[in-house]
Amino acid sequence: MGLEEEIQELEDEIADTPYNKSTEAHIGRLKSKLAEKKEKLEQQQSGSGGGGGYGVEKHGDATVALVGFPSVGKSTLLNALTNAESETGSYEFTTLDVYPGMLKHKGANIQILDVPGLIEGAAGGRGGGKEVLSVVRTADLIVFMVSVFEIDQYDRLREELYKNKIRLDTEPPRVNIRKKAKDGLTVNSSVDLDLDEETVKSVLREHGYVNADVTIGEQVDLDRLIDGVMDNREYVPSIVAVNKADLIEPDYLPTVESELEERDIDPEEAIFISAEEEKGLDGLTERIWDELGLIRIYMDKPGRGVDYEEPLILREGDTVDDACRKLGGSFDERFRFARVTGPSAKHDEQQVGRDHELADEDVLRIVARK
Ligand SMILES: Nc1nc2c(ncn2[C@@H]2O[C@H](COP(=O)(O)OP(=O)(O)OP(=O)(O)O)[C@@H](O)[C@H]2O)c(=O)[nH]1
Repeated sequence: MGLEEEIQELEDEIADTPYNKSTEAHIGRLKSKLAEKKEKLEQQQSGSGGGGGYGVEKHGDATVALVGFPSVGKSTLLNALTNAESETGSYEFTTLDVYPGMLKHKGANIQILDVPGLIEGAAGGRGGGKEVLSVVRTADLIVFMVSVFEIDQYDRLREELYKNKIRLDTEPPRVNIRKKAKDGLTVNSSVDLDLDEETVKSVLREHGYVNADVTIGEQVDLDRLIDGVMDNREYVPSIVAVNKADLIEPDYLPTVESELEERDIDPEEAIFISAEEEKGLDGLTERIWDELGLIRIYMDKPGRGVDYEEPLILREGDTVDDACRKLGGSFDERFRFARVTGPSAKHDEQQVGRDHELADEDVLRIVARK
């Protein structure tokens, strides 16, 4: 029996087995087997197709993947938001069906990738689908683009990404596995787990663990437990842009809103745009900025004053140390202390060390050894 048939059999058996306490461990084993076999199949497929990193280079301060069905208006949006047309040629995406553009906002360079081949090619690795997915996996944010008349496409898009190990709008599961030399499997949990200990152990055994301490820090179901054990899923935030809003009459809007609500998308959170008429694009850009969690740091350079034009772009939570690293050069070794003025500082010119957490629109001066 080939791998594909084995996968099909496992999927059938999982679908046919009712889920309850007495079948839980069994289903856990089946799902684990399934996950391992899918992994193997994928390795075989990428092995024959060259595989590897596909040479997709990240440019700019952050990367956003634009994901949607054909003809929803992705390229129209990309052209409206970015300098795509003028710079397309300078990127190394030759064999890939991916079109990059650079969105400049608040001094940051945000790379936007139009990945048109996702739906046509992705299932089962046909054409460039797998390669396109590897691009989506490395994005910092996914923008789902649907048209006002086809909100249901959202389901297919999410499903396609899920199948390809992309987990949306969620943090990695708090499952920690520490291998040891002997004494079998031990399960520790800081919450009162719904899953039986025996189920957790059978899942682990199925993934090849014989001796290990497992710590679980949240209420996980089987799928999330397996995600935690497999440890090769990408966790990416997403937003929804509803395009062609220019085409709807006001009395159709409630229909669109209820279609969104059916899919757990708050209509207030979805961004209605018209790529063609360039409406709603400022709102979309602002949301992209917020979701990426970028912050602007204005560097105060000795003798040159504060540079408000080209801020250093960092992430929320980043520290002075991260700033030094991004600045490059020899700042790292020569660092003595820094002075910060702005939202993260207690007072102007506060003297801080490397571990000081910066905030949007801080002014930072690094004092370095000669
Ligand atoms: N009315 C209206 N038409 C739009 C809008 N955005 C795009 N279109 C039209 O929809 C069609 C498809 O737009 P594209 O930008 O080529 O769509 P795409 O998603 O890039 O499609 P593929 O290239 O097939 O992947 C074009 O005829 C656009 O002019 C919009 O906001 N409103």
